[in-house]
Amino acid sequence: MRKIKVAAVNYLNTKPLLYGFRNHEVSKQIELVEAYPAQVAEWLINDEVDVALVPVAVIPKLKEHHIISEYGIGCEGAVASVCLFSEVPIEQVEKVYLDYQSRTSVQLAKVLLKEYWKSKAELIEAPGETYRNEIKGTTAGLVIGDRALQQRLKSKYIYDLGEAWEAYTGLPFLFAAWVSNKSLPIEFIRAFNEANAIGLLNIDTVVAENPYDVYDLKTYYTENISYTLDLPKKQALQLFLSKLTAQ
Ligand SMILES: C=C(O[C@@H]1C=C(C(=O)O)C=C[C@H]1O)C(=O)O
Repeated sequence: MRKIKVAAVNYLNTKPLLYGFRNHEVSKQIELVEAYPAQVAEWLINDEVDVALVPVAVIPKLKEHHIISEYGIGCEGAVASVCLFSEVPIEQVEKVYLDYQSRTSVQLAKVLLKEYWKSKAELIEAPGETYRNEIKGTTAGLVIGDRALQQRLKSKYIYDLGEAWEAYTGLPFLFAAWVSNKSLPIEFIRAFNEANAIGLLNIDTVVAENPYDVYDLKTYYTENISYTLDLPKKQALQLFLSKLTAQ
């Protein structure tokens, strides 16, 4: 049988989900590729992979989609790695660069800037990594992933989008889910979920395997990122997607 192509996000936050794949039988059935979220989304939309940990904002762009896992990348309050960074308070921000690596957080930032912060700032799609040098004066930037954990050490003001979404809606949030663009065998889905769960039961080992002095990964994996795709996160997903179509 041909291998099932799986794409995952290559940030530190996916390490607990991927940890279990190494020693699990399911690894023999898959070919794993990794990239930043916007690239991963592109692959799933173009059918270059069968399953991907995709930004949920692209779900409406898929001709067919199946959420195949009870795990994903979410948060219940502060997420730490999806933030608007600036040198001035948000009321004074005039321009916001949006991270080219993101699909979900870009849309989340648009929703929150408009509805929660009532900001009239100009929004600019960042063309590449150098935009982070432009985060100064009245220009802010949305940064996600490991780069956001680094940016936390540089910027004076940090507006955490997980925290703002919770303050605005009272709900957790779901950034990414494991989605397939075709039906897959039920035994594969069972094994895939089993593999995802292993790292979550071994967080201390995952932390020990990934030395990182920028941010405390134990806190990140246990207090910031929330990996279960539970009912409140599904409700949050529905609300978020309905806001995108209304925009
Ligand atoms: C919490 C995060 O969630 C990520 C944010 C995504 C996005 O904005 O499109 C996509 C995948 C997630 O890995 C993060 O990477 O910091």
